[in-house]
Amino acid sequence: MPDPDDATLREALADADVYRTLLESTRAIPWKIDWASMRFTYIGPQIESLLGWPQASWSTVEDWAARMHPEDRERVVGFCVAQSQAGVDHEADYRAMTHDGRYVWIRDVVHVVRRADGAVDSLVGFMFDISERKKDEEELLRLHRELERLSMTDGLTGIANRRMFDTRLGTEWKAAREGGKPLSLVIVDIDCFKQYNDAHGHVAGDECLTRIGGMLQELSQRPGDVVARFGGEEFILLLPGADETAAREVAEACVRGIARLRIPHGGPGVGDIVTASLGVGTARPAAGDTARDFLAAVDRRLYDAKARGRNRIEVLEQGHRAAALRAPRP
Ligand SMILES: Nc1nc2c(ncn2[C@@H]2O[C@H](COP(=O)(O)OP(=O)(O)OP(=O)(O)O)[C@@H](O)[C@H]2O)c(=O)[nH]1
Repeated sequence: MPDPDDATLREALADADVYRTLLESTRAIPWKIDWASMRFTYIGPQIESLLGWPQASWSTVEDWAARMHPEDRERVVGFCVAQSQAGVDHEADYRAMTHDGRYVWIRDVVHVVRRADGAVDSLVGFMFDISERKKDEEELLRLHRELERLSMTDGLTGIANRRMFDTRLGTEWKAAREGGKPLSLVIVDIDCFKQYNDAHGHVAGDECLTRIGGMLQELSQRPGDVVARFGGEEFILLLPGADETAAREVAEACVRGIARLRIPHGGPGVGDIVTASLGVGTARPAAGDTARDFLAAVDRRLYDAKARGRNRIEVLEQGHRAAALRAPRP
């Protein structure tokens, strides 16, 4: 008669073999760490084909931490230790270093095993190679950023578009009001651009806009400034922190910059080279003032510059600001 204990043992061993075979044939890498000694009591042999480090070289949690990207180490080790101490199952993504110095994105899924008295006995888990997923995520993020950039960029000139300007004006208006700082606008509108298109063609018109947009962009030196295409042949400069003097200087630099480009215009009733009319204004926003009214007031100054013969700068007078903010466009 066979001993029933022998049979049970044989069965258990056969089961253990089955489990081990199963564990070692998955793409996920199983491991176990004894909590008291912080040593690996098991790690699947697949680790060697994934990271290149021999199975036997994984002795302690220090080996695990040392083979992690330095930028991930503190965050991941701190998180995993805290979660394990609290007895909470968790997962962490990090870059594991391969034997030949490359990095592989790993997701470690950790289960905390407790003893009957509730104390932590060991940690068991699986390491998953998530490099492909990370690559997809990074590509998605890159595309998202690119889309965001494109949605804020003018397709023709490559400078900021109206949407970007509107967004930044809102933010800067609020900051100026809260910080008690000035904020200036310079609107630049090319003179007689319809005639330019008529005389030189639309493609040359596009080229002219691109050159002027690029020049204005180069002219803006301060990091907070925004140079945007405001409409067809209109550009706008948002100058946070700039007072009346600074705004006027920027406007004069715009005029000089356009003259320096010496883009031939010509034709009946227009000058030899392309010029622009500018509206300039400075606000020190108070409660109740709106960016929209300020923008409209500066736009009215631009309208005045056109009405007074073009190729000139008209400035929103400080003393008349309140009235000007409320005046309708002529
Ligand atoms: N080439 C080109 N032309 C554009 C573009 N956007 C707007 N325009 C042209 O810009 C011209 C603007 O004409 P108007 O608004 O009459 O202004 P203007 O001829 O510049 O006259 P003033 O502003 O009064 O000096 C129109 O002919 C538009 O077709 C563009 O992207 N490319």
